[in-house]
Amino acid sequence: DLAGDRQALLDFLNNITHPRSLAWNASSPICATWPGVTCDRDGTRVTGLRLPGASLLGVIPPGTISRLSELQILSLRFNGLQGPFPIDFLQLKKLKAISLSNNKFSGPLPSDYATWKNLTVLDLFGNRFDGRIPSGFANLTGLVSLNLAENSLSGEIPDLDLPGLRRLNFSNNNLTGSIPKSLRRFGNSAFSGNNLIYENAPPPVVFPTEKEKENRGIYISEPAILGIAISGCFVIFFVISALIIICYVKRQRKKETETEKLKPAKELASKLVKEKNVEVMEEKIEIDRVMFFEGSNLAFNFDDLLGASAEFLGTGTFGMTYKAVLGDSKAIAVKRLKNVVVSRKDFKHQMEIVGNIRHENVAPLRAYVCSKDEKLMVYDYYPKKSLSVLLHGKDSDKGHVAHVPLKWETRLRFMIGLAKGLAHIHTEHKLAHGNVKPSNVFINSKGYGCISETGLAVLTNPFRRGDESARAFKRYRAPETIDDTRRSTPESDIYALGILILEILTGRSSMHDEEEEGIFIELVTWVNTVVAKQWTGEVFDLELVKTPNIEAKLLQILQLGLDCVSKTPAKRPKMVQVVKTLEENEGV
Ligand SMILES: Nc1ncnc2c1ncn2[C@@H]1O[C@H](COP(=O)(O)OP(=O)(O)OP(=O)(O)O)[C@@H](O)[C@H]1O
Repeated sequence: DLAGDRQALLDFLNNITHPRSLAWNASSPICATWPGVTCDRDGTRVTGLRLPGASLLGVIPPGTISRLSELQILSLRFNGLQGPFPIDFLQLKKLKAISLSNNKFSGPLPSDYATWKNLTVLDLFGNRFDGRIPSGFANLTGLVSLNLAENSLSGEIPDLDLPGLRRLNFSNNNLTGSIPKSLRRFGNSAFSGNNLIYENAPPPVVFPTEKEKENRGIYISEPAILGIAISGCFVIFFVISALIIICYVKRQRKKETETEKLKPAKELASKLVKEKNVEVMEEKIEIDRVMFFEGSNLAFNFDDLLGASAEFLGTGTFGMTYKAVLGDSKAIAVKRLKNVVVSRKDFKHQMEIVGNIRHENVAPLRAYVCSKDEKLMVYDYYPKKSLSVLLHGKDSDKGHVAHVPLKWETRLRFMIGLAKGLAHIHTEHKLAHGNVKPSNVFINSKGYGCISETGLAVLTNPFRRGDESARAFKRYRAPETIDDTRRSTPESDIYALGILILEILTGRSSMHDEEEEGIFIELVTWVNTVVAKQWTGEVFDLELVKTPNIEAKLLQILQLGLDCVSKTPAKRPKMVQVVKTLEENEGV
């Protein structure tokens, strides 16, 4: 019962080192007032214990938390907990999600998990666990997310047939052998930083569509090229002897094209302009279907773009993004759009509008392609990564990556830059952004936020497929635009900015269900609950609380964030007001 749960929690607290007070007052009701403790609807049992970053140190006292027999969510991430895996947690039969990530637990993992029938999330990222990955994980049939990255696990990976598993990260361990068939669907990045043998080398990233592949020949990986070349040699040996003269002529021609390819990209570009007599305008040039905007300093043609070997950065709401380096130009990010729902004419029209936006807080669109089969957009590549990576350590398709907590100044500059960029597109270009979210915010050369992907929302319909990224995207959408990306307004951008402000202040992701806690808790709901319970100080990221003289600033910006996420659009502040409030807090 609840009294038993209360005693279990007190026994836990009294037997663990915690330099920071947890404010669990023995005489107050635990469900309503104890930070980190949540109960079932009737308030009769404890169902959630979330103590992330609570400065808990040492070994978890056995037989304490394990007495919370109705516990569903247990999060102890970002503490200084150590010792072996708390084996008595396996008695918690109702557990849905457990995160022990970013602690110092060590030793082998238990072998039998048969009691965790309801478990959907197991996150042991960033500990010192060693030994093998137990094959007993196969018993976790409800598992959706499994993160064992950044440990010292060794040996071969067991075959884990878990059809419901959607996220997996085994990277940065000492694993050996090959990736079992059952887990290959997660891609090689889920296993990077080990000593594994990749049986099937990853297919290289190529831009051509299926149709173009047929026409052009497929872009093939190096080992495959070698294999084909060797077998091809035998055939060619016979063919050559018969067709030597034709071959000679062909080879001469090929040589010519190859020398041409080696010429600097810019020279090639001007040659193309001259030869093909393509359109040269005052502001932009078109080189073989690639439209460049003013000041892009780039020059390549469609074939260069399609043939470039590229690094896959991730799949988003509107398509896939690649990093490519072409000729002597600097790195670019190429976005390949899917589900474009507007005509080519309208697409081009929108590109012309977006491509002419030049503001230090808006990532410039450098070029685009609008062919029948391809809609590509070219941006500068931002090597410092997005706010999503820097704040949450979340990298599109790579999952969790190591990150250091951002300093207050950096966070504030992210917010100021972002708000200024949005204010610019709202007022000067009469555009709504429509897709404000952490993975679209980068740092500009002055260290301020800078928003990418302006104006894409009106071109595509991400809800056509109802895929995962589209669902994630909904969490940044104002209630009035939830079902249609094309109805975005400046007010809905302000709502999304509000969510980002709350994420930046709390250090929590708007989608902290999947990664950490197994059930969906909206950030806004969570912040409101904590604020309503009068423990406002608890919402802030621990990293921020350390900053001297910051409390008043944090409270003012928290209020700003909450105003931005008001359900009624008219009640949200105007973007200029947001910029003003944020800037007032800089350098004081
Ligand atoms: N110009 C860029 N420079 C560096 N990284 C980029 C750039 N553009 C996108 N990325 C990164 O590439 C990954 C995939 O981006 P993409 O925009 O396709 O998806 P997303 O941002 O997750 O979702 P959405 O499509 O809704 O914007 C993300 O991690 C994103 O931060």
